[in-house]
Amino acid sequence: MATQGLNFALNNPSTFFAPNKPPRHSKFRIVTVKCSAPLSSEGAATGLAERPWNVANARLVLEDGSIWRAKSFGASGTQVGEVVFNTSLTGYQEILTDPSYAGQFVLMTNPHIGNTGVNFDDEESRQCFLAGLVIRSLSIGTSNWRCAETLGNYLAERNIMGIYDVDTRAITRRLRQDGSLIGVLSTEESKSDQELLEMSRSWDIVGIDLISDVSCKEPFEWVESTKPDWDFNNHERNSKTYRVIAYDFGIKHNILRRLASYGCQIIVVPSTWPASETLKLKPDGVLFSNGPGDPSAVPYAVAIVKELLGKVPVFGICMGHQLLGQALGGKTFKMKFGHHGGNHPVHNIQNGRVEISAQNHNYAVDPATLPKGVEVTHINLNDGTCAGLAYPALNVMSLQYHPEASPGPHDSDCVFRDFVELMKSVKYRA
Ligand SMILES: NC(=O)CC[C@H](N)C(=O)O
Repeated sequence: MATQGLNFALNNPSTFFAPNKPPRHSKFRIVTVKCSAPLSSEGAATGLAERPWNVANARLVLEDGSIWRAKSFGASGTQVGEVVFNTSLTGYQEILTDPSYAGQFVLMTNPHIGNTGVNFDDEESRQCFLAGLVIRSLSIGTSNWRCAETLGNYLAERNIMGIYDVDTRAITRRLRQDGSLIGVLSTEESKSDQELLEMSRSWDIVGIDLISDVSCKEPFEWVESTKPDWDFNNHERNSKTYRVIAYDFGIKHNILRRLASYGCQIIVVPSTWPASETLKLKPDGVLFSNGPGDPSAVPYAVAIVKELLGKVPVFGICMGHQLLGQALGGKTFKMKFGHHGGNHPVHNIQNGRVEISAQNHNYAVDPATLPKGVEVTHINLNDGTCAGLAYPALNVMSLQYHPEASPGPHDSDCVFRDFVELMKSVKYRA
């Protein structure tokens, strides 16, 4: 199909975006972000309208020189980040709390955001790590039985900037055409457009270790599984328990909940946890999680993965998949604008089925660089990029996308069962 051809050309390693830019600072840095006075929370839980709120002007200045005027909500200040667009229709709270978005502004292509507020159950991590939220229209009220707070208050309390009343369609088209762009979001009138432009051109997300800012600092045990009311996949679970060590490169809680639902006993460890310490814990399997930023910027994580290869069954998700790709000898590359959304078709080569998946990544493994024996098990049907790997000789499996996706889709959830089966086959191998 024509669109597939276009997407393939756009995200293919040989055509990836490599603009001619001046050298940048190589440090991830929040410039200044101040929390604006929290909006009134009265009425949030009852779904009453919140307007009129304090409206402040904001500017999003992109590194290509374009300036987008908007209204501010959440925190005020000045913040730099990479702008990515997400095509999911639902799940903005899970997106806001996905640590893989650290250093990025998420622009939602769904024009109407905030109508269900936020709740206590849908958090994917302990805080919001993203740089900010860009939306077309902020809902004037909230209406959901689980709503505990408005989106505006939630962002303000977490010191995260948001803007609305901006042409998100036009920005998305620009990103599709030119590739991901760095931008600076500011509510500070005292800063000139030129200053903000220079700020955007002197920062880059490539080559920075963003994982160490989001990973836990100490190991901990995880026991919570998916609540029975929400568990859509109630097929027979394994009666045996398998011990999984989960490397936290920015892990989403739903990965842990799904593993727990499949009967795993889980210990979460920091990104720098030595492989030798992991082996001392006698795991049946190791999970390498999702996480923010450039997989080439974290050689220490690749070294840990490498050390564990062949010693224990391993499963990588997103960043974990990319680190596995590198540890196996392959290379990763930056895509033009990546995949962010809940509607990506993936060809599961192992069973011939097409799975609709949630995705969030800007990098991919280049299959041409992988050694013999490594199998590409899944392919993104939009652009032909590698979406999953296996190396049976070393008990390795990985996915570039999110089988744990909440709110979904759930087509790939059974991969957790596959991981359990892999651990079982190794443990009870004659
Ligand atoms: N969700 C993730 O783990 C993202 C992986 C990596 N940061 C990327 O953008 O490709």
